[in-house]
Amino acid sequence: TWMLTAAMHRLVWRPYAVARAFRRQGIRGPPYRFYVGNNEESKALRVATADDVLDLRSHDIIPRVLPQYKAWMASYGKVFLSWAGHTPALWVGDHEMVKQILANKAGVYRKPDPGPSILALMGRGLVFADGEQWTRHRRVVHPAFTMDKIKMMAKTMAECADEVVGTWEARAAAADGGGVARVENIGQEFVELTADVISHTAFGSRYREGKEVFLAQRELQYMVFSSMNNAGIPFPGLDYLPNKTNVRRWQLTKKVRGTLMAIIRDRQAAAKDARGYGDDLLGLMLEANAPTGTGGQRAAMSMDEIIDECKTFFFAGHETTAHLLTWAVFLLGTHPEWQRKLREEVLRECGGTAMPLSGDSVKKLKLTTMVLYETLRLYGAVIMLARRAGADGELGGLKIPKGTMMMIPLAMMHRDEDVWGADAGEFNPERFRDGVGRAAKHPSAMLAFSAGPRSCIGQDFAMLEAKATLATILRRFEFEVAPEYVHAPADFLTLQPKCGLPILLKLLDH
Ligand code: HEM
Repeated sequence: TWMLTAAMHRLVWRPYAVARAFRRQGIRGPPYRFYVGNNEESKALRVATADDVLDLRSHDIIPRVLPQYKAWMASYGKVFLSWAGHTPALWVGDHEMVKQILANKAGVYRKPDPGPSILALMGRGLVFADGEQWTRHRRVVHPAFTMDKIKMMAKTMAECADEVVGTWEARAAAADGGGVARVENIGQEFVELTADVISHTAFGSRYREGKEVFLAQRELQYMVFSSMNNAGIPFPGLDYLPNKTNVRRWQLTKKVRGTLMAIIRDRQAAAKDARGYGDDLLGLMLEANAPTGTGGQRAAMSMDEIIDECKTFFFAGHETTAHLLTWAVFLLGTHPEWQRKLREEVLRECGGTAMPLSGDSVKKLKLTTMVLYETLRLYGAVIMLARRAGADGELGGLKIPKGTMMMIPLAMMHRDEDVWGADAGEFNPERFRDGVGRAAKHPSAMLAFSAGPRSCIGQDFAMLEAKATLATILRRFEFEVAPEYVHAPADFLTLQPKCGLPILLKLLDH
């Protein structure tokens, strides 16, 4: 009886009460439908489903979700009520209200509960931590991501990029007719590259083991996404059944934990022998975590919490950056005038291929930065943020009942003509010439890395990595998008080209 009452409360009464509270305040939205399986509307709105991962079918955000969202905005305004599975969700596309949600001064808005399978993948690292746990973790992880520390990692980033770009160069040099290499899906190569970068920058000399952890994480990620419930009805017990998938999931989780624990213990031992923690992400984090003084203080984060943060580096930090690079290459491949400008800038600020790239030279690439921001605006990897009201709140005069799910549609807000101007749908990096805060009518219009206290901790890292990689490519090649490319941006938790991005690279000195 108790379980039935709890389920009824969760599935029926609470959603009903939340929806009624908004209807009473005049908030409307598209009519409720019970979304199951192939329902077209559901597929256009859901963030990722098993079907998407298995056969890459749906979620063409530009052709499908955007017109749908625009039509709803025209009917209901920038704040409306829709349904995420069995839960009513308040869609908030108003920049000022979103700024308040993300600033979260009253501490009301929390991350939605990720569920056991996502937790197995990432743990409760920064992305999913909340309250006191988040404050404590952020304090320890932050020192690893300050600009002076990250700048020192530029050399490693450039070396990893050199290795990948070097293979393209060799292929182009050996090609019949001379100088052109075709890369079938450059996005995939960027995923491998960014995985290498994060393995090196997080674990230094232990990067090989770090990479093994990463491979196990990747397998876990596919398992988690392909087992996501398509109908949106929660069956909490399924994740604990000892079936084949769950057993493999447990094995992988154990391997990830075991390997990370061995690396961390080694570092702690090295620090005791006065060899230091190391200047990679893990070392910097452990140093910030170490108890100071002689008073017997305890470390801020436990072993399990450090492991969760390492998992989070992989998960949050590599595919996102890979997609940024992929979309930047797509946009530069289709806008040759910008490609030429960027190449001139790279050669001017960083010199030719004989000059190693440094953090300082890469930081000077202003036009490249503008292009990357414009790429993030149009094709940012994260297209939607979700928050849950942990207590009753107030937002722009609207009462928000406890338990409300809130969706913040970043991709749509990045194309809002009221805020970005009539050319919001076009590629125009010039809008970022005077900085991110002045690119649009609202100072926090650019939300690709989110905003406020929970904004992306790795944004400088990602931008530096993307700049170092683009500079490495631009110094060696002219490139264009191959004619077979099909434009279908698709959201599999992160926005990527559904059919890959084939690129033709032409060696510059041929
Ligand atoms: C282009 C690349 C990237 C994009 C577009 C991106 C985007 C974002 C966004 C939108 C959030 C907020 C998520 C939310 O509030 O639900 C976020 C958070 C986060 N990102 Fe990134 N990210 C990128 C790269 C990175 C990198 C390279 C790292 C680390 C190596 C990283 C680590 C994190 C972490 C730890 C958080 C959680 C921060 C917190 O809640 O305190 N990200 N990122």
